[in-house]
Parts: sequence; C-alpha cells; structure tokens
Amino acid sequence: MSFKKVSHVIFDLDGLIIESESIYATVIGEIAAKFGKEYTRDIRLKIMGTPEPVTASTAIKELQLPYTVDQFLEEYLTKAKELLQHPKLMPGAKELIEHLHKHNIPIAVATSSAQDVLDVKIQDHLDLISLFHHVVCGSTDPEVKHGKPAPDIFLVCASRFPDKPHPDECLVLEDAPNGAKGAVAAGMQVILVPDPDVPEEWRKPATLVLNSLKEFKPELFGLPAFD
Ligand SMILES: O=c1[nH]cc([C@@H]2O[C@H](COP(=O)(O)O)[C@@H](O)[C@H]2O)c(=O)[nH]1
Ligand SMILES: [Mg+2]
Repeated sequence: MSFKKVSHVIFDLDGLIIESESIYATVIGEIAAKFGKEYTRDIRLKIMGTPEPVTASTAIKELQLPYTVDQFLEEYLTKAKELLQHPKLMPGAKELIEHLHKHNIPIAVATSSAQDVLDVKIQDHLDLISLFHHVVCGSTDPEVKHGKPAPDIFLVCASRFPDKPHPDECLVLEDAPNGAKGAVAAGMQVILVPDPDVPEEWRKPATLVLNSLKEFKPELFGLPAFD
C-alpha cells in the first residue's frame, strides 16, 4: 500500500501520547457502578476522544444516569484530575516526538480535553510537550465548534501552523475511532493506534492501523526515517 507524502504531523493526546485511557475508563466505570450500571466497551467506543460535554451527555444517555451534564462533569472532572496527575507515556511516543522535532517537522497536538485538564495531565511531561508548535484543546477552544468525530479540531490545528498546510499535507496520529473519523473528514491521512479491544469494524476509517507507535515508519509518509 502506498501513502501520500506529508509535511506536518498532528498528534492526539489521550491514549496516544499519554496512558490516560485506562484512567478515564476507571473514572466513568466507578460513576456507572454507583448506579448498578456497567461502562461497557461499546459505550466506551462512542465516548473515547469526545469533548467533555459530549462525554457527559453520551455517558448519561447510554448509562441512564440520574445526572444533568453539569452534575456529571463536576464528578467526572474532579475524579479525573485527581487520578491523571502522573500518567505514563505510551510506548514509542517520546522517541517519535523527539525524532520529528529534531528533523524540524512541524508537529502539534489536537486533543478533545479542556485546557485545565490538559495542564494537570502534562505536568510531568512539559519538556516533551514544549516540542510541539501548538496544542489545540477541543473542549475549551472557541474556534472548535464541533468535537471529534467532526473535522473541526484538525482543521483548526492545521491552520495554526505558520505556513498553514493543506489538509492533505497533514498526517494525524490517533488512538480513538472518533478521532480517526474526524481526521478523514478533514481530508487528512490518519494512523490509528487503537486499544487492542477496538473491533475491526471501528478501525476501518484509518489509513493505516498500528499496534504501537514503535511500529511507525515515518518514511512511508515521506518523513525522515529513524537512524
Ligand atoms: O473512557 C473515556 N472517556 C472519555 C474520554 C474523553 O475523551 C477525551 C480524550 O481526548 P483526546 O483523545 O482527543 O485527547 C477526554 O476529553 C475525555 O473526556 C476518553 O478518552 N475515554
Ligand atoms: Mg485519544
């Protein structure tokens, strides 16, 4: 299979750079359990990668929770911020970010997180995050009207590089099917690095699926190869 050459790379954050997905699953799982409900894989697939208000409304609807969006968000974000202070990095993330930065490839982050939650999650990794040209936070950025799986966040992210690349010059790296759909809708190629339990059907929108960022060969997309 051949891929188109790109010049810019846009990274997702949760589940792609940092290992936060298991924590989000625990937080929503605990809220569900209080009401005798189970946060199943199928509900999680719908929620993963969405901005916080959509995470809240989807969880309330799918789990039939007796909460308003604001009540859910209050509990969800308080617990998430407690548990997300020291997330580990995903395998291969640091090496890839440093490699692309060293070769002057413009890189940025497009996360559905809110800015204040992002600040908590990245506090142990500020040196690494500083290598990105910019970070777009979908839940709080006024220019991002619709969250993933809409294309908005990726288009806004591309437009904030100084040379404003065309979508087909951007490669997106994502862990969530919602993110992969958004990237494709934006006209970008997308590599999906999914949780092992993401079913085949949900992987289909991706240009390429990898088990880990360690498997990524940048030269397939016209980017500098690892030495
Ligand atoms: O089990 C999960 N619940 C909720 C989320 C939501 O998805 C977003 C992750 O954003 P991204 O992968 O775009 O960084 C977070 O804002 C979080 O609210 C998630 O990832 N996983
Ligand atoms: Mg993600």
